[in-house]
Amino acid sequence: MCGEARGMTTLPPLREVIARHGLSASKALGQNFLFDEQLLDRIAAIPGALEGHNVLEVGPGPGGLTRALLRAGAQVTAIEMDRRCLPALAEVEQAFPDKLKVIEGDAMKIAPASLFDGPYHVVANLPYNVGTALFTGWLSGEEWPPQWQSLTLMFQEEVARRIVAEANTSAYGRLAVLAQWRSKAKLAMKVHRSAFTPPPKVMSAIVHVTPGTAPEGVSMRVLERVTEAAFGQRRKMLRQSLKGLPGALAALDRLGIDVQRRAETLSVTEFVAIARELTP
Ligand SMILES: C[S@@+](CC[C@H](N)C(=O)[O-])C[C@H]1O[C@@H](n2cnc3c(N)ncnc32)[C@H](O)[C@@H]1O
Repeated sequence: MCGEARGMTTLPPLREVIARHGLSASKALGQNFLFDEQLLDRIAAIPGALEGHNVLEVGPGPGGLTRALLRAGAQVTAIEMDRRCLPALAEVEQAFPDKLKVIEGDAMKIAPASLFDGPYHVVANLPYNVGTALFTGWLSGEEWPPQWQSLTLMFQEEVARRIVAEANTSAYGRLAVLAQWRSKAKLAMKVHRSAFTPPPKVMSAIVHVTPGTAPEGVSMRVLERVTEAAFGQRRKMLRQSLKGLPGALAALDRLGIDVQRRAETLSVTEFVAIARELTP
């Protein structure tokens, strides 16, 4: 089906929109645009059926992914800080009446809870630094399960691999533990650098995260302190890296975890067990 048939008017191709609105990609804003509609439809399908679901899109730019989300039937709220993109997004709004709300602003300063009454999915193709900061924020919330139902986020492939990494690999670290201790994180799709305009220097990959069950009796802050200490000196034995954390070595002893092991050999479950021992 021609997606925009859902809307009232037909939208022009994205390249034409970019040219007409003079949207040259801004390096400072980390702009690398996607134009391939089939690829965009595949990305919009990652969260599952979106018909009638709320979606928060961060960084819509000229609206390629936004269109795909709308074609999938989502109710989209999009936050974009580059006001040059707003006229192009207004055209998308017109083509999909009452389906798209665009908010001009910095996603780092807007609490998503203020935008939705109920659950929502997050989909974003963001600059690396902003994406990682928002991602860790969404994963670190006190409320669990969180209000978001899934996160579908584009990262540099190297960062995506760190998020889904397993123990005993060089990519495994704090990000993997944070993403996996009460969520399921998987690599949903690799995206070749040539798919973007302009192409970034490195390959990208999309990570899909859904909330799982939070282990009982574990404080997020304590878990963070344990992983920070352990991976802060990842080449050192736990005896050394955790010695500054009160009670940690005794906790390892109680759990039967050898103090000669290094951080990257501990499974997420073992980190959770240590954090539980140290949670007041
Ligand atoms: C990599 S581009 C992706 C554009 C579009 N989603 C696509 O896939 O073609 C990132 C977009 O995020 C926007 N952006 C960057 N930082 C932002 C922030 N802090 N808040 C909201 N949008 C931001 C940029 O202006 C840009 O439009």
